[in-house]
Amino acid sequence: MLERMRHASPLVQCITNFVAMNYAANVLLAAGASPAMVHAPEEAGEFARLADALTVNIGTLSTDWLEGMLAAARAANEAGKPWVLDPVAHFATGFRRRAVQQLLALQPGIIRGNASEIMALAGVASAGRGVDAGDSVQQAEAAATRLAQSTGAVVAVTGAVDFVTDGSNAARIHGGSALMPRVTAMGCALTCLMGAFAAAIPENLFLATVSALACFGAAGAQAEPAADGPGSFAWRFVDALAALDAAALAAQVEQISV
Ligand SMILES: Nc1ncnc2c1ncn2[C@@H]1O[C@H](COP(=O)(O)OP(=O)(O)O)[C@@H](O)[C@H]1O
Ligand SMILES: Cc1ncsc1CCOP(=O)(O)O
Ligand SMILES: [Mg+2]
Repeated sequence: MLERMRHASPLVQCITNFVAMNYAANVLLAAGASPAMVHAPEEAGEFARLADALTVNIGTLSTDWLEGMLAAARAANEAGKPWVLDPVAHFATGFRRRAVQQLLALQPGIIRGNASEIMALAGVASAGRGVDAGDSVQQAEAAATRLAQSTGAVVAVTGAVDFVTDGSNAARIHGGSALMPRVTAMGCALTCLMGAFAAAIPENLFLATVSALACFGAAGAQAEPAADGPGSFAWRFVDALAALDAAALAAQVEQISV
């Protein structure tokens, strides 16, 4: 799947936050995709028609940006392009809660969040307060399965061991590094990479999601040993993604039953 994605070099429209824009674009370029950070309401819908996939992340939301997100998601649906939702800290304020409901109504193909975000989206009490998780992936697995069944989306919960399900298939993805949650925008960049795989494998969004998670698991594990801390890990991770050997990825994935 990695080779297929690299060969396709998909154009991915990433509506992500101010914090993540630069790092996420570098992650996509390193992995072999072509990112474009296009969010203005005047053009987001038009661009979504020509891009191969769309990712929407509400990390630094404003009224203008939300308008662009909704226009892009509608256009992606009309054009038959897959889109991915990253509901960053959606539980924190009324503005975010309303925004995420509007976006969910447009039926994203993939939803990716940390454990607290996914639990809250499924209506379960969570310990999340801001953008970082306060719950473990294990605590979120049942909520993720229910969310996948009620929305029809593939749902990915990230953390020490990731969990992904489409409601009937499920997998856990191992690897990564404890330094990853200490680098901002890692999760946001991963969401953008899911868009690249969704563009390359639109007929199987579960496999696309697993592939993106496996890339992060493998690259994280490879980047960690030589890193002096979160700073050097961040750039070593980008190098590891660029050097990733597709043959190494399957070892990260454990197929499980739901
Ligand atoms: N403790 C950990 N050990 C290994 N990998 C981790 C750990 N925490 C997060 N990751 C990895 O970091 C990436 C981002 O996940 P996460 O930190 O949950 O997202 P977010 O930034 O949205 O909170 C994922 O690839 C995940 O597997
Ligand atoms: C710090 C911060 N504040 C608003 S969005 C954002 C980035 C969050 O990135 P991630 O969820 O990938 O850690
Ligand atoms: Mg994070």
